[in-house]
Amino acid sequence: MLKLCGFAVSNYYNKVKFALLEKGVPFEEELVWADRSPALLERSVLGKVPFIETEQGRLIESQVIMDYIESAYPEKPLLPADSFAAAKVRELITFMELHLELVAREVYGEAFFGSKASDEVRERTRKLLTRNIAAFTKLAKFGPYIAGDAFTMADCVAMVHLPLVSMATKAVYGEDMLAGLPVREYVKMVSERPAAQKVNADRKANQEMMANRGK
Ligand SMILES: N[C@@H](CCC(=O)N[C@@H](CS)C(=O)NCC(=O)O)C(=O)O
Repeated sequence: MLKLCGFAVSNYYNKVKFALLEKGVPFEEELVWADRSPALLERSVLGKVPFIETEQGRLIESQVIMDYIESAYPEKPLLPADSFAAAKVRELITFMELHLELVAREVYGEAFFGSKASDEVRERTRKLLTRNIAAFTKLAKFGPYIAGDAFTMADCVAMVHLPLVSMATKAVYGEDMLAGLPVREYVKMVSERPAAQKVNADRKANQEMMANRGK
């Protein structure tokens, strides 16, 4: 059986878990902290999570894993059958990851882990996010799903990344930089799905476990 490895506070882990649950793919989970230990580096070359273990071997990089799952388990597709429509969904995913999540990640240390970003990093991140969020506003549909009227793989991604961008910018800049978009309503709607409820419940439990680690 496919094994998903990582920890449930990770947004990248949760995006894959959300897709597996939505598709009804049987899987097991192994709790692996991203500790860069030699044991982890043996399984995930950069010491990052998630990674999956299949009968054919391991895979790293959440979007590669998503694509593998989609092609290995075509039932309950999370991408439209039409090639162009599927590419538009992937376009949104790439945009959210490269131009929103990865940019905002620069200030996660300050937002969530008590460290301090330099003025330079804060300013550069703010500038980039301002530009990128304006562009995202033109791409995202919220109709009601992020890519249009159907739930897709892009919702598995938006659901885990957008709240973090909101929370991080609120914490660091005193304003939720996504506030001009209907992110709250959207997240509330998607959170009602049983798969999302499981992802969120497990995330909360893992958050507590993380807080108690090393105590
Ligand atoms: N591009 C990677 C990003 C994964 C990632 O950054 N995971 C974080 C947890 S959310 C991690 O493992 N961080 C530990 C580290 O970077 O050392 C993917 O899509 O899988």
